[in-house]
Amino acid sequence: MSTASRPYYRHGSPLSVFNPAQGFAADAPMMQRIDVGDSSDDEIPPPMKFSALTRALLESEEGIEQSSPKQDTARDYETPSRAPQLKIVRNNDHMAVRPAPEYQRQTRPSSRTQHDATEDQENIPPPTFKRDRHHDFKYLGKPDKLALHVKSQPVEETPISHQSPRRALTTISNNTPVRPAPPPPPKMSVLDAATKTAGASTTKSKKRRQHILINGKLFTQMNKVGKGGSSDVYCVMAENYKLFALKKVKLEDCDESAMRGFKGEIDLLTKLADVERVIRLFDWELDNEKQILSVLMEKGDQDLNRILTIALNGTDPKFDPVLTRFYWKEMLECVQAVHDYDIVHSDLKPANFLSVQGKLKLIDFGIANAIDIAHTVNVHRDSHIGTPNYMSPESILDTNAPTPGSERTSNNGSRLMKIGKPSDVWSLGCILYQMVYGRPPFAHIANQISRIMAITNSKVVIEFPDKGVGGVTVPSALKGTLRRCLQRDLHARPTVKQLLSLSDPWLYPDVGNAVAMSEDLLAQIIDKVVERCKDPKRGIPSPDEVKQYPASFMSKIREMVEREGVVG
Ligand SMILES: Nc1ncnc2c1ncn2[C@@H]1O[C@H](COP(=O)(O)OP(=O)(O)OP(=O)(O)O)[C@@H](O)[C@H]1O
Repeated sequence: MSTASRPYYRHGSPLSVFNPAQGFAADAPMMQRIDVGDSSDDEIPPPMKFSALTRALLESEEGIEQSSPKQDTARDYETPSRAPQLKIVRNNDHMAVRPAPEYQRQTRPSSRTQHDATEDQENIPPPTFKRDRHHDFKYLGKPDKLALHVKSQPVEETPISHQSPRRALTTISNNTPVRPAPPPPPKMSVLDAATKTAGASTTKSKKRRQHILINGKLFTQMNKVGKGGSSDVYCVMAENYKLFALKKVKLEDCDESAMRGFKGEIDLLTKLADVERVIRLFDWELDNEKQILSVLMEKGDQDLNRILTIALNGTDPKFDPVLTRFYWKEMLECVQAVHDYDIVHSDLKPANFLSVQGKLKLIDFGIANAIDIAHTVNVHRDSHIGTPNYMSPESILDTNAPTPGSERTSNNGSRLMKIGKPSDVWSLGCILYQMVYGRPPFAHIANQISRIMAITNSKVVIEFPDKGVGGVTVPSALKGTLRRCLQRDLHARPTVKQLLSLSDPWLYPDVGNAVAMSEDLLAQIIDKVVERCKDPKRGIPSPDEVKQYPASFMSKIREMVEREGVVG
């Protein structure tokens, strides 16, 4: 047999993975165990089909000649090269079995730069799937009839015994990286262990949802949304997932006057159920046993007190005329809605205006009441009166001067006040003042008694500075509105209707004939008139001419505003 002849393998043949340059030892165990019969291994092609003659020749050691391995170390290890020729000799004829290219496997170059892209880390199959073909074949075994017995250089035997039984596929768990076990939980004291809640089911009892029945309807109590002097207000969810506000009033500590107030509130809210600017009452229930009054209402987003607190306590608070005008109009709309029903709220303060989807609505009619024919009402004030910041002088005077046996004291001794719609206007003026100057008009007086005295004392002058919060100039129309609302003479105050009218210069500065006038512009107008009078040719203007001056100047000013956007 010629040593010059080389083995010749079909492309993709399991035999082709062996480097013929290394040669084959006829008795090498590796070669004897080649198995091509297991189709479950995806990269193993089906066994070669040989004719009977070829098989006979293959089984005969004499039938195969192998060419001497070519010493071609310069070739790139991945360069496709023509497979060594396996020649089958028969009757001195050389029959070539199909020539096939083979990827010659050589020692990998040590230099990284010589690597082909396919050798990049990302292209290398993950360790689980990486396998050594030599080993695979060994495990699977090779049918004897296909064993090649080629006299060649011996190859190193793999340390894995070919006698070892075929291994089952490894479990997934064996493929996951081994992580160190988590540290044991810290040791607890006996008391901790006894009192600690465990597991997901042990939610803190505080957060446990409470279910409430109101007149047979089930609600889930959510978070608390507000707190009043005598009540807590919660967000509750109905079975249809709609949200409501539930005001829970504890009645156990309430006196008769307070009870009357709560009853009055429910009566008024029922009466005003269709008034859009009043928070809607849906239902109420009195639990005599627990002494709790539950009032189910439309739910608001946040009250005006919170809105103002955020606006006035930010990093760089500034009086904002646009925002102020918006909320001023919203408040007027609310109060007008109840005044239309001849109801005086009598406890107007930022916390009692609730923003509901961008619109303000009135809440807390605890001391509100319907007024009588004399346009005033006896209002019961109990000990729950909080800050006097927004209270009108007339309400304080009456509250402060209860003389036993006087007609202004109720039978049970609670304080009575005769107040009317102007009292609400004073309170509105106080809220507007707070939006402009950052505090209600008398809030700077720390002592509560001194403050109350100042409100009622007409000699204490209320200041209206030119600059509001953040040094922003206060429009004079706004100052005019403030002055008119905060008059101690209740009869001199404007009505809410007047404050809302289109002729109000603060609410509607651009409506009608009004134009903003700067000092500079006024000086220009006076100059023009003086120049005209000085003109010797034209002489002093006639009375008819003077009559036309206002209309003429006004139209020129409007033109100027339209053209330049400013006056002056
Ligand atoms: N319907 C509602 N939706 C959302 N929040 C509300 C609602 N009603 C009241 N609140 C919140 O709860 C707070 C207290 O409510 P309310 O003024 O009605 O209680 P009160 O006990 O009558 O208070 P006060 O002591 O001022 O009379 C409100 O300032 C508001 O923030």
